[in-house]
Amino acid sequence: VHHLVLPGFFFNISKYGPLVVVNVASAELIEQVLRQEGRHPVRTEMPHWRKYRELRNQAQGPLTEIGAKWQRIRSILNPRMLKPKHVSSYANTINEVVTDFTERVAWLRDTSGRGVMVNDLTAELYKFAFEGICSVLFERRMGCLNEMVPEETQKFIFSVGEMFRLSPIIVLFPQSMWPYLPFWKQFVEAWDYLFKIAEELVQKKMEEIQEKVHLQQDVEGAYLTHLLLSEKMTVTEILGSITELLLAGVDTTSNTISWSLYLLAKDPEIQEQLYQEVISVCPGDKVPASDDIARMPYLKAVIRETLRLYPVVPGNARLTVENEIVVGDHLFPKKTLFHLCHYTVSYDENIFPDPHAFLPQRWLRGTEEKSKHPFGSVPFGFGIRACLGRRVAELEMYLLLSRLIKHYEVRPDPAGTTVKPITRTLLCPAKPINLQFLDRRVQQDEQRATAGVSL
Ligand code: HEM
Repeated sequence: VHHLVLPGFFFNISKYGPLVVVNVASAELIEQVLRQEGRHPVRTEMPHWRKYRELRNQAQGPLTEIGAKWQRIRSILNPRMLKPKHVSSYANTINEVVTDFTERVAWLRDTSGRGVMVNDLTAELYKFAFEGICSVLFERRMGCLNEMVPEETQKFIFSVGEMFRLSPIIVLFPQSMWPYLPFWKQFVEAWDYLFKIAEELVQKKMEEIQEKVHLQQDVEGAYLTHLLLSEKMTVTEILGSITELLLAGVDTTSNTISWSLYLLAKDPEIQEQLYQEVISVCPGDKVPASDDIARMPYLKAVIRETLRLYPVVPGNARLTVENEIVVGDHLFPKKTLFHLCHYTVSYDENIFPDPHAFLPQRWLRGTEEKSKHPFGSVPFGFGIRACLGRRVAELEMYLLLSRLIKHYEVRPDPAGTTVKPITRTLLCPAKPINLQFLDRRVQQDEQRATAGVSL
């Protein structure tokens, strides 16, 4: 939908199946909508996700819940997902997954990339993001980065993909038809599998905790342990939320890292600048920890600029439930669905001069242009309904990107370099991103050897 609106045409109305949508495409108007969002903002109704949960007596999570119930869930889930001191405690867990990914890159190059290429990077990064978020949420490794991915994990990943593939098809039909659609049956099966595995993981964690309590050992853990111990949610509620966190946290992160690497491969100067920052903060074999990341402003700027150019959530919705709202000169009634066209606005040259250029320095402190509107690029949304996983996603992206760039020089695919984005709910690469990964140590050794010969 976001492609329908060009900067300068501030809003228009379009239809998507039974839905009437008001597309909003200027930073000022987006700000206006978001500032009137009330105490319980709603994105869309997500009737198909809600329906599954009603069918199986499962609880809604932060993505699907609405009103006061939504607020209660967020107040329980927020602290351990968004407070910096808690989020930084996940760095070691994520770094272990990063180590495995770096090794997997080496293995992929050697086994299927003639020593340099990694093909379909996004698919590989999907496995990284899946493993990363599971390691935080369930405090368990799933084996996504192993040479042989366990069958259960493979089916789990497949079910997530199926659920997303079927979702936009199902909402095009009226609810009364769903029980008769073959897609609906597949959709329910995919969700059933997701809940089954999530339930097993939660069950195992509860047994572990009970065992430790029995042995009078300290119970330490990350997200799930905390939720279970706090007893603020029932196990059913925890499951409802944790499955949604997992779904929201995989494609988003993996697509963004893919785009970052793609952009860095095309721009050796920016890549070199990033490399210099990483090795000056973390020389030798030092692995970046969260306080090192705090000293890498350029790394953050690279990710920030990537999210401006490729906002994985290219458009975001707001359904006004509680009140009428004013946008521009118009008064819109209750129950109007707004589509906030973030992608379009991110390329507004009045806000971001030379909008198509990859310029991380736009985001460095002290170089901000006065004209930069705060709603020009809001990749994680805004306000109380904004992304719950933002801090964890950033930590994952910072740790992975810094270590990959420290270890490897990335270069474009010699067979062709242009990959365009396409909207598949999220903004995804339209074709596989293949990149060369050159081991910096090997390169440096070779340079030293050549220098030795010439001496
Ligand atoms: C680069 C990575 C990510 C991006 C760009 C992103 C972006 C977004 C955006 C734009 C929204 C809608 C916000 C709004 O309506 O104002 C959102 C919601 C959400 N995100 Fe993320 N996200 C990312 C990663 C994650 C991760 C890793 C998780 C889970 C750990 C996550 C969990 C959620 C949840 C649960 C919501 C719904 C919040 C609610 O409705 O209360 N996201 N995200």
